[in-house]
Order: sequence, then C-alpha cells, then structure tokens
Amino acid sequence: MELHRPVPAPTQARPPREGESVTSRPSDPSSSLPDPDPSTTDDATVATVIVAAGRGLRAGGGLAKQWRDLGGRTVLARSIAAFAGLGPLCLVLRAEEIGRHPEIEAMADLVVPGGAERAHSVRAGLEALEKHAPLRVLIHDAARPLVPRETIRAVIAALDHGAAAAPGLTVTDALWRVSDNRVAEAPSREGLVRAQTPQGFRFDAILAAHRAHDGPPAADDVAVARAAGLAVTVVPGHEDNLKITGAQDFARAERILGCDMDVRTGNGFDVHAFGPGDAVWLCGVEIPHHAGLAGHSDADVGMHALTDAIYGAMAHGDIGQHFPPSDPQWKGARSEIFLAHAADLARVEGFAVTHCDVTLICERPKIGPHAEAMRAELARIMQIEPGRVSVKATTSERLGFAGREEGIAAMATATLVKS
Ligand SMILES: Nc1ccn([C@@H]2O[C@H](COP(=O)(O)OP(=O)(O)OP(=O)(O)O)[C@@H](O)[C@H]2O)c(=O)n1
Ligand SMILES: C[C@](O)(CO)[C@H](O)COP(=O)(O)O
Repeated sequence: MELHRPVPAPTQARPPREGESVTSRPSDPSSSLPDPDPSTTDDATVATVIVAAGRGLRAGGGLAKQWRDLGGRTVLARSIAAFAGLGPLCLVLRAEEIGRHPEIEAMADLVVPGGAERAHSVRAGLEALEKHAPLRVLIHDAARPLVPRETIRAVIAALDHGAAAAPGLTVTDALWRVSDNRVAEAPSREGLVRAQTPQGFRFDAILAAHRAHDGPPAADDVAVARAAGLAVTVVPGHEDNLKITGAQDFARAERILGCDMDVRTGNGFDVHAFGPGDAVWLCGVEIPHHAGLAGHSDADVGMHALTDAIYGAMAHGDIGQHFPPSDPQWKGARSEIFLAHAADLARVEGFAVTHCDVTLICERPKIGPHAEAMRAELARIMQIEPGRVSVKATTSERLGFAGREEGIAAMATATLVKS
C-alpha cells in the first residue's frame, strides 16, 4: 500500500451529546449510528474508493477499459477527477498494474491491490481507508468516468439522513426475458430502477457489512449493505453516468463528452468602391451617405464577407461560385439572398452557425449607431440568435483606399458546429 499525498486528519463519528436521543430501529443497524455532526459533514469527511481492478473483458480491445483513452484522458483519470476536493481517495488496481501509471496513482491518496471479484476489490479499499476513519465513504466504479457532480452531491446529502444511499434510474423501456432469441416473458418494470455508482455509506457500517458478508460475492455494495440490514436510500441517477461495459460504450461516452463535434471556422473578406448614390447597404441596413457602393448586387460588403466566411467553413467555395456576377439575374440583387443561401446550406449539411464576427473598415459612415440593427438583421437572415452575431468597425487611420474614402472593406469569421 502506498501513500501519495497528505490526507485530512482522521474524522471520528462523535458520540451522542448528553441528553441527546439516538433513535434505533432494530431492522436497520445504521440507525444506531449517531446523526452526523453538521460541523463534520463537510466534503473532507467523505472518503472515496474507486475500484479499477477489473479486466474489462466485455469491452475487448486488449487494454483494460479503465486505461483506455476517452476524449484525451484515460477513463480512470476522468473517474478520479470527478471526486476532486473530497476527502481521502483510495484507488484499487490489479496488483500487477501498481506502479505502471505513476501520473494516475498520484491523483490518489492510497493505492491498493484489488481481488478477483469487484466485492474483493471494494473490501481492500475500505480496509485501507480504515486508519483514516472517515465518517462516510463513496464507492465508485472506475468504469463510470462521466459521473456528474450533482449525482455525487445527491448521494452525500442523502447520507445526512441514513446509512446508505445510491443513485438509480427509473426503467422506462418494457422488459423482456428472452430465450433462443424469442421473447419468453415480459416481466413488470414497476418499481425497478437501474443501479449506478457512487454508492455511499457511513464508513463503519459498510466496512462491517463487507467483513460480515459471506456466500457468493455481491454484484454491488448496496447488496452487501442490504444483507447487513442497512436501509438504502435511492437518489436520482443520471443518464450520462453510464458504465462502460461493451465496446460500443466508448462511442456513447464520446458523444456525451461532445468529442464527436465537428467545429469549423471560415473567414471572408470583401471590398466595394464608392460610386454614385446617396446611401450604402451595410450588413442589411441602409445608411444615408454622400455616396453609394458600386457592385453587381446591392454591394453590401459586410454581408458578402460573412457569406463567404460561412461557405469557407464548409469548404463550399465563395459567393461568386454560387451566384456568378456574369448571371444577369443577380444584378442589383439583395445580398440577403446570398447570406440566407449560405446559412440554409449549413443547416442542410447539419451545421449550426454558432458565432460570427464582422468587421467593417471605413472612415465613414460611422457604424456604431447602426451596429445593433445590423446584428439583428444578420441574425434574422441566418435564423440564429442576435447574441451569436457580432458587428464592429474600425478606420484604417486614413491610410490606404479605405482611409482615402475610396471604398469600404469588410472581413468576417464564422464558426459552424455539427454535433
Ligand atoms: N475484480 C474486480 C472486478 C471489477 N472491478 C471494477 O469494478 C468496476 C465495475 O466492474 P465491471 O464493469 O464488471 O468491470 P470489469 O470486471 O473490468 O469488466 P468485465 O466484466 O467486462 O471483465 C470496474 O471499474 C472494475 O474495474 C474491480 O475493481 N475488481
Ligand atoms: C456496481 C454496478 O456498477 C451497479 O450497477 C455494477 O453492478 C457493476 O458492474 P457489473 O457489470 O455488475 O460487474
């Protein structure tokens, strides 16, 4: 057994105060425990055992599932990290694997060898924690790397009122018993829940229960607790808290983590020269000006840059390819048609435009007073929220064609996400 980092000072369950009654239900040995003292029920008094001594045979793939990568971190590192900030954490590994992954072991306070069955591994972890005398303990499968913090908190909170608590998920599908690939029976799902971990206990009660347990090894610690007469409270589990069991569960976990997201960025740039006229169209807003912008369409330079950014993110060419200037039907066209086309194409390909940012480069007209209207108009055309659209402007310090007020330039970026 190795000790890697200092653990909090042992926390003892306090004896009842003078005159304080301790209610006791004969069928529930847990109720003979004193109520937890609020002053000691902070997270530091909750120890954790993470059992990672399995072989992961059902998941296949050679390497045991707890050592495999899941979105850039091992499954085991994710499971340990989920319990950060609580009390001492004991990691249970197969004896021959101890010392092979120092960076993972360093995340734990104690590392101990497990046994042939999960129950043996849990027992080894509990025995190792005894000297730290935690008030409560959480026992968690390394194979459940995506356990949400809210699930952990719900289990800990339930231990304020009882000796044992565990997360469960209501069974929502009908159940079948199958024989020879045929439905032989449809058992009732009434009152059934799917058991998850972490399963939480008053430490002394579960250690005693494991020591007393005989017969075939139990599937989980709730079974051990119940065999010892402990009442177990069920708190809401979470669909994300899947147990990686078969090979297909890695893909499911990656989907939950969002690892399969396709994130694209595109940029666009456009310039239009000033010409005759008394207004310019910029980002869908008409602004009175002493000149117009020259172009085949309405010459909305900002909207063109943004449209090209969206096409660029999808690697679908540019406006010129989709709406050739040589085609007379686009003469004088509203640029709204181009932007709506690019946004529709993105939707058809499964992308959401999650953000875009347009910068107009000109001395005049002043853009600030119109920026909000431009954001609203671009958002309307793309059918996204205005909060995802940014419009800003800069001068070029009177340098170059924009500085000499010969024309207006615009640049844009667009971020597209497919999940
Ligand atoms: N002797 C064992 C068996 C299992 N476990 C742990 O208990 C958890 C739940 O077990 P399971 O999903 O069944 O894991 P494996 O036993 O590794 O999988 P398999 O049955 O497919 O070999 C896992 O984190 C596993 O590492 C353990 O610590 N010691
Ligand atoms: C403890 C457990 O995660 C509860 O659902 C589960 O029983 C352990 O996995 P196994 O496949 O039963 O070994």
